[in-house]
Amino acid sequence: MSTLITNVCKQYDNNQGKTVLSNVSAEIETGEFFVIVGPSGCGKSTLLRMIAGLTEITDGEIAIDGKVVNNLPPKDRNLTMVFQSYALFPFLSVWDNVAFGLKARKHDQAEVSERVNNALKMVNLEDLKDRKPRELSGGQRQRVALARAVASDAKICLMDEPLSNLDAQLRIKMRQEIYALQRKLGITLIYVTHDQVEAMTMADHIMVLHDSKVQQIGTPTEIYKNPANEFVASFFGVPPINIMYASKVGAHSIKVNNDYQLDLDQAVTENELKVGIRPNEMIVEKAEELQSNATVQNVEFLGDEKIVHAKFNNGVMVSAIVPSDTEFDMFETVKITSTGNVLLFSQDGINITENKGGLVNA
Ligand SMILES: Nc1ncnc2c1ncn2[C@@H]1O[C@H](COP(=O)(O)OP(=O)(O)OP(=O)(O)O)[C@@H](O)[C@H]1O
Repeated sequence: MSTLITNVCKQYDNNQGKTVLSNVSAEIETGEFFVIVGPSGCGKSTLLRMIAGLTEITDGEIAIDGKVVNNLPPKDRNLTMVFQSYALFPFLSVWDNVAFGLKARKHDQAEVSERVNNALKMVNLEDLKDRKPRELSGGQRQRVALARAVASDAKICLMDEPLSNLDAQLRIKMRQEIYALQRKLGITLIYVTHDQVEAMTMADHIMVLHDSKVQQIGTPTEIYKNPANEFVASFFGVPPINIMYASKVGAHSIKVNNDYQLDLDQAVTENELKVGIRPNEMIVEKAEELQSNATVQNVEFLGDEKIVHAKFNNGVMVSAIVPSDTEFDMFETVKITSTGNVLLFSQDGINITENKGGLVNA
């Protein structure tokens, strides 16, 4: 059941002709965990709803298992959907909520019972099968929604921000459960989120959407180590990558932020460029005022490490991850440089790093 999306475009009639999605293409393999990620309003839900058949496609084609489904009603697409709001019936018990779709599709009674009981077992809800949704916690409600997807026996499951109503700890737990369930059932899971951590931790492949376009499709490692552009580089990673202006000062050397020189193992082709440096590649050293190039603004203690937020003398802010046993005070003067592990971007943000497998090494 591979899902092929080819040059799909979307404009809503009531939206002043604004293009929500422009020439979106992707191939989603059978049995993979495919995550669509991007900032609010970039069209993630729209794309998911078009795959489901709940929103009309303006242009382009969606094919499931070789069959174009553009005009096929949702019920004929052999897929199931889990919404952010869980979409449970408040007046039905857990068991009946899970059974609802199966009964509607006129499966026989014995089969419905078997499937519902199996699904409830799989999500650990057997003991709560007689409760109403209002008598459940958020996580348990989410499990009912998952059980419904499991029971349906559909080969493709679509999920739209299914964890966004849960608190941080439960989100981590449910993330692991959904991942395990997807692996166990072998279903194709297409999952929408704006949370880069969810995308990174669960996906086989990630599609990054922004500005109505696909910015990149790749494995989590590819997306992190070799982002297509500045947007993708900045979207993944906490704290975010530091992006600074740089200028060429030699065939293989740049001056970062008009401040310190960095020698690279690739030729520098542009006179003016941008450099992206992950916080763990920044180097912060104590320095007397005269040797310093920055001032510490804030230090966050995270247990094993600290995040130092510092301001270069020319006003540019950077974040650096340092070991937690290093002490820095507010407003302390420091010398900031970086390792040679950097990404290079053209002025308009395209990744021009030569070593596409990873990062540049000095
Ligand atoms: N039914 C609709 N009619 C008109 N415009 C719509 C409709 N649904 C969505 N839009 C617009 O399309 C754009 C994309 O919306 P969509 O919900 O797909 O984004 P999203 O990435 O899922 O956002 P979020 O993360 O905030 O849910 C937004 O500008 C939104 O206002």
